[in-house]
Amino acid sequence: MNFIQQLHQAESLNDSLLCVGLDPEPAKFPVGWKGDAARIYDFCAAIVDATKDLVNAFKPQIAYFAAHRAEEQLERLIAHIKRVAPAVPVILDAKRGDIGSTAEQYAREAFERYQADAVTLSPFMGFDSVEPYLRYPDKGAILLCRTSNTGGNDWQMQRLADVPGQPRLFEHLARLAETEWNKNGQLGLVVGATFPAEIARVRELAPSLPLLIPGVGAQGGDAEATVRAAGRSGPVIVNSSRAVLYASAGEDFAAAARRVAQQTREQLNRARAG
Ligand SMILES: O=C(O)c1cc(=O)[nH]c(=O)n1[C@@H]1O[C@H](COP(=O)(O)O)[C@@H](O)[C@H]1O
Repeated sequence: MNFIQQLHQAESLNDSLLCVGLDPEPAKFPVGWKGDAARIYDFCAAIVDATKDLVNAFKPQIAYFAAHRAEEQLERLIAHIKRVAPAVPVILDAKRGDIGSTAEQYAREAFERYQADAVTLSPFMGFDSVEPYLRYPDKGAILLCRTSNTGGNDWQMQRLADVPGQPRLFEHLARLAETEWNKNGQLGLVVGATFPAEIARVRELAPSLPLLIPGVGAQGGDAEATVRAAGRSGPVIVNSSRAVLYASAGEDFAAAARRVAQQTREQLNRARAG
């Protein structure tokens, strides 16, 4: 089963558009584990166990593990997800982007070492920096397109004078990802929930692609506007990390995470139905 099929399966099994982002910060762990990087696996596994029937994907952010020398805990965590939630795809958020020979190593890291089902990539270095990931036919490659941060304006909103119609950079990328770059149907796009108008524009240009939409919850993106803008022509993955992970700093953190995940899933489903 490839990444797109996995997404469809998890969305219908769990009736969910919600992806829980796994961005562990030991300083925010519950009392008893606070500040203890050796608990990264335990913390994230508890979140996974509490939300695995509510999500269409999990998205671990590699920096939160690597910063604490916790790559081995990330390997164990992904293996845990595969064991307890085999239908839920894992998107490794690594935002890699480098020349082909180095990209081969990054692809190997994401798909062979960590066994991720998809990876986030920066497309800034062009198609030859993306191509090595596409040699893994069942895996997904999700390209940054219109990111949730304000600095995204610096590049992504600029117009390309040399391209017919002078599209903005993010529009040009969305069109390429839907068409000539998408050799085997493995590509997806990242579009921030903080910019619903651009989500709608990306959906227009890339009707079939999975859209990974971070920015609801802690970044204040509008969950309902996001789902309406993303439409129903392709898969939608709405990520929330901190709002779920740190819903409570007490011993009830996993139950609190479940409550927030449940509320967010329902909010997204209402918007989809409405
Ligand atoms: O690729 C991403 O996941 C991503 C892209 C983007 O434009 N904005 C963005 O916030 N992210 C990631 O999505 C997560 C958002 O976390 P919260 O703001 O805590 O929900 C973080 O892991 C970010 O690195």
